Amino acid sequence: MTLLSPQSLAADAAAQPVLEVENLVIRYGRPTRRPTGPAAVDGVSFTIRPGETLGLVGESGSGKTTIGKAILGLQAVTSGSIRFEGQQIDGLKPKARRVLATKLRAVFQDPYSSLNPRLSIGDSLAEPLLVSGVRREEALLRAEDMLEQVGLPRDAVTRLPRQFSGGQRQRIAVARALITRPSLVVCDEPVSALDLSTQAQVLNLLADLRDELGLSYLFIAHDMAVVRMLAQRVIVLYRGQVMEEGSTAAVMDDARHPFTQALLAASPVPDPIAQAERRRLRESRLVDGASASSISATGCPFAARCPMATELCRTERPALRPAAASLAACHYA
Ligand SMILES: Nc1ncnc2c1ncn2[C@@H]1O[C@H](COP(=O)(O)OP(=O)(O)OP(=O)(O)O)[C@@H](O)[C@H]1O
Repeated sequence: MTLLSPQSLAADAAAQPVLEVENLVIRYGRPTRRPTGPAAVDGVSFTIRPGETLGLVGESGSGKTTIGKAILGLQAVTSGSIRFEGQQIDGLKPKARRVLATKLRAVFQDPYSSLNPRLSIGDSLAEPLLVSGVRREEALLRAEDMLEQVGLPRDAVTRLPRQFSGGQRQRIAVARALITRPSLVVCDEPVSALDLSTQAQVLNLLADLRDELGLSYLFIAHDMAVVRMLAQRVIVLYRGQVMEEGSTAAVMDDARHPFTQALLAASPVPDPIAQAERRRLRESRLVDGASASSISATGCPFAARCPMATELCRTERPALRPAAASLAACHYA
C-alpha cells in the first residue's frame, strides 16, 4: 500500500506555509495565574505546507496532544506563536476562532465520543455548515455527498452513531471534519483505537481525501509505522522538545537520535517473520545473559553505568525498556 502521492510529495516548497509554529512553549497551570509548572511543550518550531502531511510522533506524555490543542485554540500558549495561513491565531478571541473553525478542523482518537450520540449522522455532519450560514437542505445534501466520499451509504444521514461500527464511526468523524473543505486537519491518533485492518482502511481514506481535496494534515501518532504510511515529514518529540526532524524516509531509515531508534524498535512490524528476526537480533545484542524480557521486567542491568540510562533504559514506561536495550547506540548491547 503506497500512500504518499506524487502530487503531495511535489508540494511546492516555496508556497506559503499553511501553518507556522515558532518557538512554542506551553506550561499547564491555573488560567487565572501565570503558569509555572514544567513545560509540556518546550520551544517547538515547525511549518506545514499546502498538501503536506507532517507526522508528530513521540511516546505518551511527550506533548503531542498539547501542541494539537494549542493549534485548535483549546489550550493557551505560554510563549511563542502559531500562524495559520499567515494570520497569528494563538490568543484569538472566541468570535475570531469561530470564523477559523471551518478551515482548521480535527479528527480525534475516539470515534465513540467524538460524535454526539443523540444527533443523527446527517445533523452531526450538517452542524459545522449551518454555523457558517449554509441552508439546512443544502447542508444535508452535502452531508450525503460527503458520506459517499468516505465510503458510506447516503441514507446513513438518518441513523444514529450507535448503529455504526468503530471504523464506520471514524469514517463519519473524517466526513464531519472535511465537510467544510478545511485547509488543515489536526489528526490526533485517528486510528489508534481501531484494529489493524480498519486502521489501514482509514489511513487510505485520509490519504485519498488529502490528495483529492488538497488538504494538509498534522498527523499525531505514537506508532511510527502508521506515520510512515501518511507523512512526508516527521518530527520526533521527547519531553516537549524536538529530538529529530526531517523527511519521513530519512528519519525512519537512518534515525540519528537514540530515542527515535527506540520508538522505531517499539513499533510493530506487520510481517511476523521480520518481527521475529528483529526480536532475535535485539536479544542477541544483549550481554551477560540478560534477555529483553528480563529487562522489561526489571529495567536495564547496566543502568548505573550507562550514560543514556537516565533517559531510556531506566524509563518508567515498560513498553520502551526492551526497545531501549536494543539500541545500537547502547555501549553495552
Ligand atoms: N490538563 C493538563 N493539566 C496538566 N498537565 C497536563 C494536562 N494535559 C497534559 N498534561 C501534561 O503535559 C504533558 C504532555 O501531555 P500530552 O497529552 O500533550 O502528551 P502526548 O504526547 O499527547 O501523550 P499521549 O500520547 O499519551 O496522548 C504530560 O506531562 C502531561 O501529563
